[in-house]
Parts: sequence; C-alpha cells; structure tokens
Amino acid sequence: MPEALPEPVLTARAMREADRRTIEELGLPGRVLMETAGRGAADVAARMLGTVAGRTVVCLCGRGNNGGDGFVLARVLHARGARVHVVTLADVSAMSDDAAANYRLLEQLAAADASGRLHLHRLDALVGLDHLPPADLYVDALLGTGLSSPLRSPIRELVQWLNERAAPVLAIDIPTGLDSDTGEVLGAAVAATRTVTMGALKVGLLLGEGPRLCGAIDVIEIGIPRHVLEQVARQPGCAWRATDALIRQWLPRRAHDAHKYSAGMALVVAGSREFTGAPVMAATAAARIGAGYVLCACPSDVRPILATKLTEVALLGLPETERGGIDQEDAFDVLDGWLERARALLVGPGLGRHPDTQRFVRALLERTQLPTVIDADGLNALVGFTDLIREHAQGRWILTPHTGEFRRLAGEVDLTRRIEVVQEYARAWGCVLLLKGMPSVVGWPDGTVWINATGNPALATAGTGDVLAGLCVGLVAQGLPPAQAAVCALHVGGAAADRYAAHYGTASMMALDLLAHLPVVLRERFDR
Ligand SMILES: NC(=O)C1=CN([C@@H]2O[C@H](COP(=O)(O)OP(=O)(O)OC[C@H]3O[C@@H](n4cnc5c(N)ncnc54)[C@H](O)[C@@H]3O)[C@@H](O)[C@H]2O)[C@@H](O)CC1
Ligand SMILES: Nc1ncnc2c1ncn2[C@@H]1O[C@H](COP(=O)(O)OP(=O)(O)O)[C@@H](O)[C@H]1O
Ligand SMILES: [K+]
Repeated sequence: MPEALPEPVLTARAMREADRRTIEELGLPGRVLMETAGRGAADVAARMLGTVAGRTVVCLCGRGNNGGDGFVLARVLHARGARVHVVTLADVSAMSDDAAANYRLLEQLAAADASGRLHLHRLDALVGLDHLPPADLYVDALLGTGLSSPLRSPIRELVQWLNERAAPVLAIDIPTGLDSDTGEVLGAAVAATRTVTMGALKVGLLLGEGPRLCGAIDVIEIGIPRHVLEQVARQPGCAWRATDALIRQWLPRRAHDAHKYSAGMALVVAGSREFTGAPVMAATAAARIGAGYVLCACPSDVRPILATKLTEVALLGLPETERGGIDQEDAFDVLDGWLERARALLVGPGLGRHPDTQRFVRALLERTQLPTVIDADGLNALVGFTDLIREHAQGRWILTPHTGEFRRLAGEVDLTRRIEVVQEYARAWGCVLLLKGMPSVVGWPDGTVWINATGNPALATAGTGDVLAGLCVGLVAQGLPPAQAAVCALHVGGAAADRYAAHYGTASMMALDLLAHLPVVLRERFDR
C-alpha cells in the first residue's frame, strides 16, 4: 500500500527557508521557481476562465516576488491569446531582481506585440484605475508572504477597489492583506474567489479569516523537494493536514473473525441528572465508529432514563453520595472489573461538576492505565490539577477542550497563535490535545500539530462535541493509538457534517444526524 502523505502547512518563515534551501543548496534558481509558480497560477486562471483567447485579465502586481509570479502569469495568458492589463505600483528599479527581470520581459513583449493585447499600466496613486476595461478575471499578485505590517497606501485602496469588482479574483499565494501565519486581516484584505498557493499550504489560509477570504485553494508544486518541506515543517507554528488517503490508511479494519470484545470495548463514564443526552451521543458515537462493545457507566438514578434511550449500549449504575455526586470508593467496586476488560475509556460528557464527582474523576484518572479520552466535565475536574495530566497522561490521553474549557485549564492563552499554543501544551502535558474550534487543531506530545481539513458551521450545534469524544474513544477501543485516533475522529466527523451540509444545508443539523451520515461516509470516502 503506497504511503499516503499528509500535507505540510507552513509559516512564511518556513516557506522562505524552503525557498532559500532549494535555491542555495539544491541550486534551483529562484527565477525557475518563479517561472514554475507563475505558469501553475496561469493554469488555474485558465481553468477559472474556461476559454482564454479573447478574455480580459487584469493583473495587479506588487514589487516583490509575489508580483513576479503575477508577471509570469500575465505573460503566459497573453501567449495563450488573452487580453492582459498589468498594473504596477512601483518602478522597475524598486522591484526584486526576479520580478524586475520578468517585468522587463513584459516590456519587450508589449513593444513587439502588434496585437495590442498586452498593456502595462504604471499606477500613480490610484489615478488610471478607471481607464481599465472591465475584466473577466482579476489577479491579486500584490503581496504574498512578504506582508509584514498593516497595508499601506496605495495598496490598501487598491485592495478595496479590487473587492468592489464584479468579476472573480484569483489570489497568488495568499490574498493580499491576510497574515500568512495567523489568518488575521492586516488593515484590509482581498476577498478571493480562489487562491493558488506556492509549494505548500500556508497556515494563514486555514486559520482566522483565511477560510473566508481565500475561497478554494490550489497548491502548486513548484520544485521544492518534499524532504525540504518536511524539514522546515518542524519549525514552530507549522502544522500538517490529513488527507482522505491518509485517514483511509489509519482507520481500523474489522477483522473477519472479530467478536464483540476483539472489536474493542469502550467504557464511557458520563451523564448526570442535568445531562442525560451527552452520554447517549458519546456512547452511540463510539459504537457507530466501530467499537464492538460499548458500556456506559452513569450515576445510578440516571440509569433508568438512559436505558430507555440506549439499546446496543450496556449500562452500569454508579453509586452516589447522599450529597448527589458519584461515590468514589463504591464506584470503583463497580468499575474495576470493567476497567480491566475495556481497551479505552472516555470520561466526562454530561458528568456535571459536583465536587464528589470531580474527586472521583481525578481518582479514576490516577487509577487507570487505559488510553483515555477526557472531555467536558472530565476536563473541568482537572482545572487546577494539570500536574495530574503531566504525571499520568504519558501520551495515552486525548483531551478534547473547546476554547472555554482550554482557557479554564491553561489560563489566559493567546489563541491567535493556536498552533504554537497547542504544540506547547501537548508537549508540556505529554498528551494528545484536541482544541476544538474553527478549525479544530490536534497537538501530539512530540510537537506535531494537525489542522482539521473537514467540517463546517453545521457542527455549531449542541452535542457535536459529545459525538466527537465518542468517535475518539471508539477508535482507540479498536486499537488505534490516541494520536491518530484524535486526527481520524475529527476528519471523519467533519466529513459526515460535510455530507449532511451538502444535502441539507448548515442550519438544520443536530448532533445525532452526524451518526446517521457516518456509515455512508465511512463506505464512500474511507472504504470501510
Ligand atoms: N523565491 C521565489 O522566486 C519564489 C517566490 N514566491 C512568491 O514570492 C512571494 C514572497 O515574495 P517577497 O518575499 O518578495 O514578498 P512579497 O512579494 O509578498 O512582498 C514584499 C514586498 O511588499 C512590501 N510590503 C510588505 N508589507 C507591506 C505592507 N503592509 N504594505 C505595502 N507593502 C508592503 C515589502 O516592502 C516587500 O518589498 C510569495 O508570496 C510567492 O508569491 C513563490 O512563487 C515561490 C518562489
Ligand atoms: N463553525 C464551525 N465550523 C466547524 N466546526 C465547528 C463550528 N462550530 C463548532 N464546531 C465544532 O463542533 C464541536 C462543538 O463542540 P462543543 O463546543 O464541545 O459542543 P458540545 O459541548 O455542545 O458538544 C467542535 O468539534 C467544534 O470544532
Ligand atoms: K497575493
């Protein structure tokens, strides 16, 4: 089976280092990289146009190498018959060497070409924009990874002008004004129909405003070797994105001679008087993703309620203190045998925050060696006890906080640097840290970080976190290491949400709908 490869997601610094090493160590000239980048971008532009001959393209080009990519694209589309208007803000003397060389090529062409299909416009401030003909496609080659501060004039006004055009916009490498490391808008930013990015995905395309501003993304392979990309991807702030092929490779397969125990037993400790839905969603998700035997342990007086809602999931009642929390010692009498037989544990959904219950949760986590998913009120029981994570996680735990739960655990953190933050805490706590959000991000204890590739706003509905926790424990119960289980659960859960949204939109989904769509998604997309 060919080794499926994850996609590197790089910071501007890592990308520049990859460029530099390819040019200086491998000896591939920057000019060749730019030619390849520009030609790749021209192919994307041609696909957007449908036909090229006779169509009008307006290219806005900056003075750096992003502009250089734009000059190459302009030359290629002109060669294929388009009517091309190239707009520059800087004099050629202020351009980078590779950009200037490509600009001079265009000057030669414009002088030699009698067809009148190539026009170079040197823009002073914004005078002259109105003389441009309406275009079938606009190309944003103003700024790329070189953006270093909020947009200055006249680029800022040019971006606003561009956003008022009716025709589609193709952004080169990254929409101008978008910070390629954080996805923040620096002053103003291009709202692109499509973004063609060079060499590898940039972090800023996937975080913050990136998904909204970059439209569909094409990654152009421009000659930077995979091993160089993999090496620079180890720099802080960089991440990976899973592909369907990789997830297909990781997902467990049910053995032909499986029985319900060998297919993996998941023990879910969840539920309380206040929350009788969370355990249902979590336990059902564990069974639906393929665990052979799911057991749900809940406070005794909740058990009759869950029994009416769960059929395939077996139930265990946990004794309670007279104060209403779970009684630690008596609970272990009930649980110990099952903790020996289960292959994975999930603690938290809907457990509530009763002090007795929180003491029980901490004791349980110290007591078991099982790979464990800790979600919701399981996480709340660890607030102020993060030393317990450091001592016991040992790479066997998956923590699945949303932003609020994470802030309660870790204190005030700057989540505009969510990649670095997740990297830092996963490493410090020695656990798999799945920080939910848009997008969700998974940190491994070794510092590897994953950005989720699937999912959509349909997931913004109560209970999807419980389902996600159930998917995690269901995969671990089938033998998948916690690190891969967290990435797979996110990818597959998001894929189910994507299939739902494709059929029914993003407003009507409820958490259990995810599980209704999971079997088809497992079959169609993941060959299970
Ligand atoms: N080495 C190469 O030949 C390659 C370069 N590539 C392209 O080159 C780009 C990076 O090129 P550069 O490093 O030259 O940087 P850019 O072309 O992104 O822009 C840098 C220029 O913009 C100016 N600038 C920065 N912040 C500004 C602001 N807030 N307002 C106005 N002007 C601002 C800077 O003074 C600098 O001169 C990538 O995005 C990519 O498109 C890729 O094609 C890979 C190959
Ligand atoms: N707009 C969105 N786009 C993609 N995923 C989202 C969005 N909003 C929420 N999610 C996902 O939905 C889940 C919500 O989890 P959580 O907040 O714990 O919900 P609950 O606690 O109600 O189950 C997370 O996996 C989160 O990443
Ligand atoms: K750009």
